Amino acid sequence: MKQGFEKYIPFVPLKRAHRAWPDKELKQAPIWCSVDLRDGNQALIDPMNIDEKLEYFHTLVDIGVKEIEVGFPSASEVEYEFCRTLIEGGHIPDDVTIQVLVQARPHLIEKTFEAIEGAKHVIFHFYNSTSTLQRKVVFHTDVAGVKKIAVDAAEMIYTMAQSAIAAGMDLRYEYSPESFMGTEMEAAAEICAAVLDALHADTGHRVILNLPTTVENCMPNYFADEIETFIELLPGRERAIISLHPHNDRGEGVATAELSLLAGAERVEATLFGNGERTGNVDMVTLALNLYTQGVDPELDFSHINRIRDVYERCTKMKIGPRQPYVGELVFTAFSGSHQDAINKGTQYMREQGSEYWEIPYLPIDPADVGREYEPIIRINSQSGKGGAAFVMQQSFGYDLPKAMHPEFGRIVQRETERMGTELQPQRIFELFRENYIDATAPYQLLRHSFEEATDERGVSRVRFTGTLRHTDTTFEVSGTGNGPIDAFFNAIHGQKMDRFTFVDYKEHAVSNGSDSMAVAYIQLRDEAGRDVYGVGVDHNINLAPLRGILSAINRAWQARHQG
Ligand SMILES: CC(=O)SCCNC(=O)CCNC(=O)[C@H](O)C(C)(C)COP(=O)(O)OP(=O)(O)OC[C@H]1O[C@@H](n2cnc3c(N)ncnc32)[C@H](O)[C@@H]1OP(=O)(O)O
Ligand SMILES: CC(C)C(=O)C(=O)O
Repeated sequence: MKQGFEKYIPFVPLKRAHRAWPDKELKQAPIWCSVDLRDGNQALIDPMNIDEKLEYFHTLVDIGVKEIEVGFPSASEVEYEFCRTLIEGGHIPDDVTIQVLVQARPHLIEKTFEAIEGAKHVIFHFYNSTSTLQRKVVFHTDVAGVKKIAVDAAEMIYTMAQSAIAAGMDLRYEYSPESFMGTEMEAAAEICAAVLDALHADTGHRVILNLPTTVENCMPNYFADEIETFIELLPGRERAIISLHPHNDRGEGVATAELSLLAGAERVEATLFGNGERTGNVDMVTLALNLYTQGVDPELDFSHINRIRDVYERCTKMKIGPRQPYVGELVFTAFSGSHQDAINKGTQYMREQGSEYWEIPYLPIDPADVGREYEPIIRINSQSGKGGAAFVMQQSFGYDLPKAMHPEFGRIVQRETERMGTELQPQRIFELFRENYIDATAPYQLLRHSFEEATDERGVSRVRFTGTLRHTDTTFEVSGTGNGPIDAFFNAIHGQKMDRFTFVDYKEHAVSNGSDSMAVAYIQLRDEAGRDVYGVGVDHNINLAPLRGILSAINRAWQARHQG
């Protein structure tokens, strides 16, 4: 960029001698209000039609949102009709309050009252901008002028509300000094106090004062200072519910909401996945799940986040990015080796220790808690390491490779990712495993075998192995005795060219493939030069799987010697 930054007016932080919010903690969920169907909707290329709004409304209800701004009924036919459809169609559960927005203008207020007729619980939300900038360029007035706009509207709304209340409506009021973040705090408190008076607010009839960052213009800590200052300056603070309505122009909407809750706010207006004007409103999902991962009940249900994402994408025609917190396609996926290693170890730790806490590095939330347990946590590309390949073998196929084998198999996988230049799917990783270990059946092959078990006069059990082996075109008989099948087999091949190895280690477990269960044996042998070689045998017979594993190791050593 060349020049130009000089033309911007920097935000001037408040001077505060003392601030309480930095020492506070978030211990409970705020009152949530969804503004998806209003602020979110007014920012779409194609605003939602009635059917889409209805589906979205029911999704919000299912999530557990109890206050839902359903639209701006005086703005258009669709907005008005949607409000009527909700009320007349009986779509609003008894414990849900609908909220409607209107400018502080008489004809629009009248139309809005018509739109809510017959509703049980309503928040009547009106606004006018109070900021220095909008006073100057939009309203051409001073603080007294914007205060008068607000108070006139409040008085009119209060008067009109009385007949609705008398008819049984539970009607509450909300006032937004729009562009609050650009308003002097003394002016904001003075205007809001006058609105509270005009609405006859008291502790039994608290009015929602909604303090928006209509356009986010400062760092979250500065805004939290504004909230704390405003609350101190507001006469009769206990008559108000302090609400936030953060936007995200600087990408700090979530932080702004969190710090401002510390500063004394009690309610947050937000949208799913942060849809809304320009860069969006603050994201309700992120705010709620941030609380959840700090051990606080968010009082919203995101246990099927993918379903919610589908509704969102269908109704808004917006796409959720792969890195979007908690919901993006890639947010639970590790491609890089050290992350995979730690996830693998964390998973193993949790399995072995049965820890009651979530203690897996690089995963701030259990994917199962948002219904994403069936998606791959670890995906393999050229940035991946041995732990990743082992994790895929375990998670996708049930093969629990011994740790000593991880480096060798990791190298095999790494070579393939480099050759392909792309991500390897789990199936390809299994194929590499099969090609390299299970299918290492040449040159030595076991054609026939039998085991006999006998107990000697001292009661010691001995196993005798007899079998036929093939080496390319030659077949030969072998037999031997040992204290178990592996020992007997090793003794049987003693004296053959295959006996240049010592037995180092062995591990066996069952793998089930649907109704079929197989034994898999991992064998570690050491050759005369001290090099370790691994083999894997798979068979229905648990005595045979290790023998196949031994032959796999011997064949792999032979292949390495003869084929390089
Ligand atoms: C920050 C926010 O998101 S606020 C919500 C914004 N959402 C929307 O605007 C969506 C729905 N709005 C609409 O459809 C239209 O704006 C309507 C139907 C509400 C009003 O339409 P119109 O009257 O034709 O136009 P418009 O909104 O431009 O009105 C501008 C006039 O209202 C005044 N005005 C704007 N907002 C307010 C307000 N909140 N309170 C009082 N007066 C206001 C302006 O100063 C201007 O006055 P002027 O004519 O004397 O210059
Ligand atoms: C109406 C108000 C709350 C608004 O949408 C905003 O300031 O962003």
